[in-house]
Amino acid sequence: MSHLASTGSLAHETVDRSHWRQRVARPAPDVDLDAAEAAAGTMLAALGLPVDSDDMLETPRRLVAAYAEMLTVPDFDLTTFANSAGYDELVLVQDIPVRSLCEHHLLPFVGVAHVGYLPDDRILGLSKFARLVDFFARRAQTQERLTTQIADHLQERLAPVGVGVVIEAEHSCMSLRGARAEGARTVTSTLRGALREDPSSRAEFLALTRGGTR
Ligand SMILES: Nc1nc2c(ncn2[C@@H]2O[C@H](COP(=O)(O)OP(=O)(O)OP(=O)(O)O)[C@@H](O)[C@H]2O)c(=O)[nH]1
Ligand SMILES: [Zn+2]
Repeated sequence: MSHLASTGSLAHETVDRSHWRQRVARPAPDVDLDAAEAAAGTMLAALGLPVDSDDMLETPRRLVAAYAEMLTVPDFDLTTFANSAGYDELVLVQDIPVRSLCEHHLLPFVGVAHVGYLPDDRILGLSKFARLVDFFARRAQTQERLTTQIADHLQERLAPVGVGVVIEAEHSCMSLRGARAEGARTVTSTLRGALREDPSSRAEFLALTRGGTR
């Protein structure tokens, strides 16, 4: 049964659950999707939503599947290569998509990351920048912690001369509700090694990442 065919007027009991569970790639052992679905149904009912109606019968399941998907940390191993060319200038990947959930409201914050380093003996495969960002983003986060974790992981595993991470993001908890500051962007940066200590390296990195590519 397709996922779409399982919605609408079909009885709850007839839904094939294996499909959506497969989409939640290897949830952590302490994830209990059944308990989460029951709790989501209770919460939505308590908020006055008609969760027993045909149209919303599947909503607790979808809500839980959506959160489980956004909170499932992907497999990731930061493979590195020998710096055989002896490249010693900045490597910078800009505008890496960031999708995370703020730990205060569990609402999305969305934006871009700029991740760079000054190589020493090892270099990084380019796809690993985006994988590294996603690895730390798919958790309940603050933007500050996310920025620091990415920089510290690179510093530990790659042992480069310097590391810099800038994240620019819009927090929906601040734009769709609450302060309703739509369009406000939060910028965070973590610099390590020469990108923090050496004024010209620091200036080069910050000039290249200021305002991203927009
Ligand atoms: N420093 C930081 N704050 C965040 C982040 N994401 C959300 N917040 C803030 O977390 C704070 C939580 O504040 P509280 O006063 O406890 O919650 P609240 O009553 O919902 O606050 P308002 O959003 O002002 O309505 C808010 O100011 C959010 O803007 C983040 O990544 N970093
Ligand atoms: Zn929030």
